[in-house]
Amino acid sequence: MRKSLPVELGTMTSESGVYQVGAEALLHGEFGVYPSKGARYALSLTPTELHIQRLVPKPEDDQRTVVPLADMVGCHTLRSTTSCDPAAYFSVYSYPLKKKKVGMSSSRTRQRTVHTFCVDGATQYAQNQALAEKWAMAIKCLVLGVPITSETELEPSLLPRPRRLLLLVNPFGGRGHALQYCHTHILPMITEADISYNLIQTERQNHARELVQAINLAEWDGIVIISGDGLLFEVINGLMERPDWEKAIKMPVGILPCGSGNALAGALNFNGGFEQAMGSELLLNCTLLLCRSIITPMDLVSVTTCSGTRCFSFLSVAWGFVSDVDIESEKYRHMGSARFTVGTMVRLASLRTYRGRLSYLPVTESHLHRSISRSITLAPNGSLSSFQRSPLHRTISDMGLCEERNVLFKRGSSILDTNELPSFDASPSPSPLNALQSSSFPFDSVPDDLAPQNHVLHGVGEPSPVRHMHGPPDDLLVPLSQPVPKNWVTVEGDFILMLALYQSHLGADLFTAPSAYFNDGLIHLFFVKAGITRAALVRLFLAMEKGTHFQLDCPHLHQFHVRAFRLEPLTRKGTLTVDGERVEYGPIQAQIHGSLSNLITGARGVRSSPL
Ligand SMILES: Nc1ncnc2c1ncn2[C@@H]1O[C@H](COP(=O)(O)OP(=O)(O)OP(=O)(O)O)[C@@H](O)[C@H]1O
Repeated sequence: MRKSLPVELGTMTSESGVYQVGAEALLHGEFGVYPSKGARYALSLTPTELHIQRLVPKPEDDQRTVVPLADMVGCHTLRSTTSCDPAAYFSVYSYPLKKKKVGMSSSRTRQRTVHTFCVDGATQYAQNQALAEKWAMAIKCLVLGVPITSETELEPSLLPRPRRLLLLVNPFGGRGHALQYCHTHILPMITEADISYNLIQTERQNHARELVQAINLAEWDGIVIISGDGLLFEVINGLMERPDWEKAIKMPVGILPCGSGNALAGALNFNGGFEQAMGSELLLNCTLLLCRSIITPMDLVSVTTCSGTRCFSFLSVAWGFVSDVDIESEKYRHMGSARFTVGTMVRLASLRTYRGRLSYLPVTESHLHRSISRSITLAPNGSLSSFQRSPLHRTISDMGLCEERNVLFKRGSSILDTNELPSFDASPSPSPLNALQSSSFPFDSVPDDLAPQNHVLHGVGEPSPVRHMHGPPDDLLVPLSQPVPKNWVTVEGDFILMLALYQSHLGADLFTAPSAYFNDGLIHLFFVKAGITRAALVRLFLAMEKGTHFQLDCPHLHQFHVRAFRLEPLTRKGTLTVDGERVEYGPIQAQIHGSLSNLITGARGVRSSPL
């Protein structure tokens, strides 16, 4: 029986800080590095870190480099191109957060870092290669959450086969940089994580919806959206339109944020334990999470509009201020996430009230407790099992669709040095809203530019295709033509906004429902009643960035945990959105379906605060 190797307690420098260590070492060894300058290093791998201590020419006093597992995406073994070199090599790929100077100020960015070690203790290449493989396997197991101890026999069978992901890129999402980010950020990282992929550019609205209706589910371990929340809405609804929807909707879905709102990415980032982030930092955090194979069940909400059209929503239903800003700010799309700040200011300048009747089914105390325990106990179960499927036989190109498969970044044949990722603008959303001060003002009436919508919007000039939506029955709802059940609560009056949210974030920097969790079984229903001042509304949205808006004790803001709701707008004109997409205006109702789908979260996460 092998003994556990203790790592000495001491101070170590990591790429992002100083650590005290004292954990069990899984592996220990002494290696050279590449490129070689004669230096030798002692390596210790613990369940959470790789410790690197220089030995020769001289140990650096009490200073070791620590690469946290949380920053690693993978490890590859390499062979020298010089045939007489018996050494084997392994490269550890990590993306630590580093400070970066931008003009006078500094920002944080993840920087690709490669540590390449030379295994040269034996005279035969085969022996050196076996040791390099052992290290690579241990690191991959840790990254993928495969449990190992210092006594585990490290064999290839420990690792699941590489995942196969279908990547759907909307080249026009957000500021239109999604393809560029694929090439500079996403594909290099997922290649290092041994994920194989097919990448398809969406060519029009609803293209993604049609694609996922036609795919062979057995060929994929997950569908990942490289765009904003709107494209994921299409994918989820495309899966629900399949005759085999019950199986299809269990296909893990993921998102790499290249849109403008990026609400789900904000929730994933928060769940992953990262600080609130935007732009490239958010994208790299989410890609890092994608490299881990943890999935978590996710609730979906079935939404029925006045024509009887049913769709499935993973994020929100909005009416009033929020949906107005979302739709009206489309014209500022080139600004990225700043479009919402500008849209908010414009809408604040002529704030509207909407008359309506909001009814909801409150969550009972017992259901609330069930929801909390379910969300905590189910989250860790999303493990590797769903990624262990039969091999792919066919690629998307066989289906006559455009494909770019691993052609952009071919790695593994050469030894790589530390590189820095090219940076791109982080689309900060400054808050010029601070400048607005007002205590009272007259509300504008609803203008004519918001014409009533009589159909679900499918895009300008595009005929509405006939769709057949499946899904579980809405057992909590009665038809819109009938009054709501007696155990529902109804509020009638003038509203500034109504928002039904089921994720923690409404945008990457809008921490609107801090207690929400992917499968908490709850709709977090918010509304703001008329009478609130502009200044108070501004304060609410500013506080929302940190999730402290409830601490303001605003008497106009109300929140309830519900399982179903119905909204009957009594104002003739207005905008309703589902997951940020405009839907027909009129009475609308919805109910939650707990854990209906699966989301690639990459982290087990814990609820940040009690409900
Ligand atoms: N090639 C394309 N051309 C035009 N529209 C497209 C194309 N591909 C997808 N779309 C549509 O673009 C819409 C917006 O995309 P998406 O929501 O992903 O980005 P976004 O609106 O910038 O981000 P967010 O939803 O986070 O604000 C979606 O409804 C999708 O159907």
